[in-house]
Amino acid sequence: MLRIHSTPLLGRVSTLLSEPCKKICGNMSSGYTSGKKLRVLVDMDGVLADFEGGFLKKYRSRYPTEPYINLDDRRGFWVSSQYGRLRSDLCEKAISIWESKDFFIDLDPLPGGVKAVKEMAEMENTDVFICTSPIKHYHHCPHEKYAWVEKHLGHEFLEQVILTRDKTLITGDILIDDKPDILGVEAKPTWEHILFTACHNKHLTVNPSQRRLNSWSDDWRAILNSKRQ
Ligand SMILES: O=c1ccn([C@@H]2O[C@H](COP(=O)(O)O)[C@@H](O)[C@H]2O)c(=O)[nH]1
Ligand SMILES: [Mg+2]
Repeated sequence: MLRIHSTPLLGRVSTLLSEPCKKICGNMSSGYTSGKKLRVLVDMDGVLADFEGGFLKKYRSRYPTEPYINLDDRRGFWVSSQYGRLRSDLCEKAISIWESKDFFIDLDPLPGGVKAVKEMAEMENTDVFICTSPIKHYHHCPHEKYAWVEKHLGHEFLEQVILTRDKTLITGDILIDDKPDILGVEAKPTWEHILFTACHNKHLTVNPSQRRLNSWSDDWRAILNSKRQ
């Protein structure tokens, strides 16, 4: 294994490395030595990828005679719970949709998200990571989440993907996420949770100290700047 001990050596070694290796070494040198970079964690489903829209389209196509919930009537993060309240067997039918092959890769990007993340990644003193929770039915989801990132953000962005079921363990300054309650083993995560508005959370009255990003047309740059020292 190639060990890199200092930045000057890193510069020389870097000239001998292939492009992907240079990118990795670039991240190592900037991330570990400056300590000043803003670290932004961006969720995927409901923030970059249209999980709710993709779900409804596939659910209605697979179960055309079953009742469904319009996006305007969605309440609560868990789609399966609301379908289960509509009729108990619909919970499993809902789950069958996102457990199917091609569900995650087929999700459309939400307006402005890909452009915003690409711009963020180009900003000085800013590291951006895609922080997303895979479902436990792992046959398709983890693979397709990587494939989605490659398709919409590019191959180099695969370096920035974090798959975790517990986002409280990940350190960062900001987490942009549509889930209202992000809980895990770490009681005091390092990040500030910016609630990304989605059909299921837009009616929620949240704690006044919690900031929202209403869409990618909203001023995400101001939110990032507010966290810079
Ligand atoms: O009813 C539901 C709705 C969504 N999911 C899954 O939860 C995760 C959400 O991931 P985030 O990183 O918080 O966006 C996603 O994998 C959905 O498929 C669910 O299990 N049940
Ligand atoms: Mg989400």
